[in-house]
Amino acid sequence: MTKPATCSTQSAGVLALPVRKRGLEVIHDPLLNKGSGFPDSERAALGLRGLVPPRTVGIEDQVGQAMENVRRQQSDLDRYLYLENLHDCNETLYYRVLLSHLNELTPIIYTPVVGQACSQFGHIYQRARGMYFSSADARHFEEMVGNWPEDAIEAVVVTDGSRILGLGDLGANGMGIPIGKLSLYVLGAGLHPRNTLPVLLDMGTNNQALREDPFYLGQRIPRLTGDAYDKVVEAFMRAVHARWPDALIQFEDFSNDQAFRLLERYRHRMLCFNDDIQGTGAVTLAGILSALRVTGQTLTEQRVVFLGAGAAARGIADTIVAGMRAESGIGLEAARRQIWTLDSQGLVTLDRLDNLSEHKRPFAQDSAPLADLIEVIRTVRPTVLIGVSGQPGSFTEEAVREMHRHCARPILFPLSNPTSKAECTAEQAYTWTDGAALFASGSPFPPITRAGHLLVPGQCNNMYIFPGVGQGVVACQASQVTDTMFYVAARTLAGLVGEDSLAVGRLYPDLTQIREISAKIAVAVCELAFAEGLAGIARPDDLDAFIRARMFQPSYVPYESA
Ligand SMILES: NC(=O)C1=CN([C@@H]2O[C@H](COP(=O)(O)OP(=O)(O)OC[C@H]3O[C@@H](n4cnc5c(N)ncnc54)[C@H](OP(=O)(O)O)[C@@H]3O)[C@@H](O)[C@H]2O)C=CC1
Ligand SMILES: CC(=O)C(=O)O
Ligand SMILES: [Mg+2]
Repeated sequence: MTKPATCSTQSAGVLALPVRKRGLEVIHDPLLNKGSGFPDSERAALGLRGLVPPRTVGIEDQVGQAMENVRRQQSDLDRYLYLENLHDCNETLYYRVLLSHLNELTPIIYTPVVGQACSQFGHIYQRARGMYFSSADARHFEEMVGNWPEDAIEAVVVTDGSRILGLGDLGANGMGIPIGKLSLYVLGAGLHPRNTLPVLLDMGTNNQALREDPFYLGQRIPRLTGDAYDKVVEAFMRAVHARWPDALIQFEDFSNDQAFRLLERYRHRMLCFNDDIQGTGAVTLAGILSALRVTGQTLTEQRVVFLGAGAAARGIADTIVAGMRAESGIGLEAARRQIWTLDSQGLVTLDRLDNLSEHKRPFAQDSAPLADLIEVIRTVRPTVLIGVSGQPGSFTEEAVREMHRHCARPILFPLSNPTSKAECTAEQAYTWTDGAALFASGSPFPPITRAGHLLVPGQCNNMYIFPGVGQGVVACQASQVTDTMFYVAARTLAGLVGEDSLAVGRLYPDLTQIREISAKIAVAVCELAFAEGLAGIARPDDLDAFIRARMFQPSYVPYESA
């Protein structure tokens, strides 16, 4: 088993990494490979002479060459494939390329293009990455975790593929999501790529077309349910926890019939959280707080309507309620009455209580049944409209104009991913409100100029939150991830939105700030963990320096023969 790499000797102020591998073994290890970038000394020491082209190329030139290739591709899916191939060949260069072109490339490795990649996962599959825990193997999980070569896993992102973005049940094709999320952990918060593990839990799929697809790579069985499902999850959680007891486990894109239950079952037993519930709650509160700086209103004054009443809606609603209570001392029930949720059956009301899932109940309103969004907007007169329904185009012109009739600066957040599932586009929101909308979306939209005025849509996506929270909890070896940590992360993110950003309507910092944002969130999360006695280490004197020192930098470290 490979020990975590540590640097030993010092040369010209930079620590050298002892490497035992030789020749092609080095080149074929994506964590060691430098492509054309091995200096002469390493070619000699590691038996690389003749195995790579003669000239040594510096990493910035390698980035330039990679970008030429990225931009030359004919489609975004081809760009995704090129980048994933680079990921599999040379991780340092992959992260260097991404970090230096965040705005251009994040939409490729993450939403929206990762959605296309998942839809076609079996068709575009080239090389194994991460681990697959199939229900058929459940009795082997304990030994299977031993197949993974790294001892120092810090973050596991796991999906069962049951609700991939707004694309529904994609079964084992969902693996693209943990891979993308962990790339963001490395990019955003500097986790070392070696310490990350993407996981697909294969419970079958109810997607008939996939089960019939000749290239589908998962089990061709209907999804497990009930006890059978729970037993497999339990076996997985135990196996991971036994092998990597300090690792953070992030639940991602589980359908809501599983998501809430699993979070409650494991959140006090292991270091884990659900990104779609908790991460999304935090990032959305941060965006609303930014919007309120523009309108000059308080959070407690807001009337919030959600289209969608699932995992994301509940996470956001709870976080808004926490924000209202902290701001004004308003009671729990009174705060909840400021929030209206619609599901596929219309407004969630007390009349429907007998047939409502547990997660919808606290937000059931004492109201006459209202079947559609327009009716709800007319009745409630919301100041904030959030789309987490996966229903494209459901923020219609009529709905948005109706909202704007009684709200000068409507806060409009169509958050469903990927772009093809957004409830409306940025251009529609700005056009239908004459540029007055305070807009953010789950997937990115390009800037727009209206009447000579630049409007930059912000991206309300949990990618601004989970890397920092994750880095924070693993850095201080927290015993659990709490809702308060996400609340603090939201406040920290909101505090990093500059006036210059708000001046162009951008409610989130530019993505190029992601490392700074994640470092600040990680520090804030650690501070909380220390204050609440949840940290497993003594508090470092300089917490900020401690976090920054942990952050992986995508530069080639010198190697020496071990
Ligand atoms: N921007 C971000 O950071 C994030 C975005 N998301 C996005 O949010 C979306 C939802 O995710 P999640 O909450 O986990 O999914 P869920 O499946 O848990 O929830 C979806 C909700 O939408 C409702 N819905 C479906 N059709 C309609 C309709 N025609 N009218 C009104 N409501 C409808 C469903 O109703 P019913 O309950 O009746 O089935 C359900 O309540 C996805 O597209 C996802 O990509 C999610 C997390 C983070
Ligand atoms: C962003 C995200 O987590 C989702 O769309 O599910
Ligand atoms: Mg998600």
